[in-house]
Amino acid sequence: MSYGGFEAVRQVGLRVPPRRITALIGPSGCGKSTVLRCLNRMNDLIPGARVGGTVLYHGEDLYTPQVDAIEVRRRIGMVFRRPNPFPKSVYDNVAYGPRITGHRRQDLPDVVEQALRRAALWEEVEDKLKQNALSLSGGRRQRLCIARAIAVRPEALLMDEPCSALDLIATTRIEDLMQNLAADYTTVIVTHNMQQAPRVSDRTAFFTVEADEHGERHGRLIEYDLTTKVFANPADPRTEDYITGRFG
Ligand SMILES: Nc1ncnc2c1ncn2[C@@H]1O[C@H](COP(=O)(O)OP(=O)(O)OP(=O)(O)O)[C@@H](O)[C@H]1O
Repeated sequence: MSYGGFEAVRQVGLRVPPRRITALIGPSGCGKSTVLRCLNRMNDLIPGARVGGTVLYHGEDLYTPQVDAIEVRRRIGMVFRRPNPFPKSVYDNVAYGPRITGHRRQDLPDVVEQALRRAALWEEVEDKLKQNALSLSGGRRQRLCIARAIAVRPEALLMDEPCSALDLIATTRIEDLMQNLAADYTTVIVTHNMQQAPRVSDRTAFFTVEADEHGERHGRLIEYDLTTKVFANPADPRTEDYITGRFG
């Protein structure tokens, strides 16, 4: 995966299990976010970004020309680091996707309510649906972004450090929600938090960043296994150094 001519991350082979949580961990700049964005063609939106290799989804390479990137992003939703609701009402944030994907107007209230319920937010906002989403607390805003993502009925969710801007209580709620959602949505998260990966994920991929013979630094996947294995008995000393805090 490169930006301009710079190969940011190389040699990545991962099989993401359905309806489980997979965590991508590693030091800053190792390419976690880059790899995450490859999985739903979000990198297409970055000028100069280029993906080599293949990303198979239900056996089909997401990067073949006949694949519609917008449909890919509907089926594989994304939640970002900073809760980024639109400067619109709570209702309109969640209704936005269903509206543009052609839901009937009369069905929207129900679709919005179901998505907010699924994101464990309904009870806190049912009397605030007309309020601007930006007036909500950070944790609620992030759950709103999750509701917005699931309102278009995706099959998978990508979350790029979804708790990094949240306090402990809000983080716990999002982690509980993630685990609950994983029953329905295959989930891949990027996390910097060394406790979060073992708390929430089934599998962990550890990346690091290393200089090549020309001194150019590239991210690469070092180890990918069950989270319990990666944290209790890592196969590679670089993984152990990172998770024990000796590096990164
Ligand atoms: N839009 C971009 N344009 C150019 N280079 C980029 C871009 N995004 C990321 N990179 C580079 O790609 C490499 C991997 O970045 P990436 O953000 O994927 O790493 P990361 O592991 O997610 O880091 P962090 O934890 O700091 O977010 C870095 O060298 C970074 O500078």
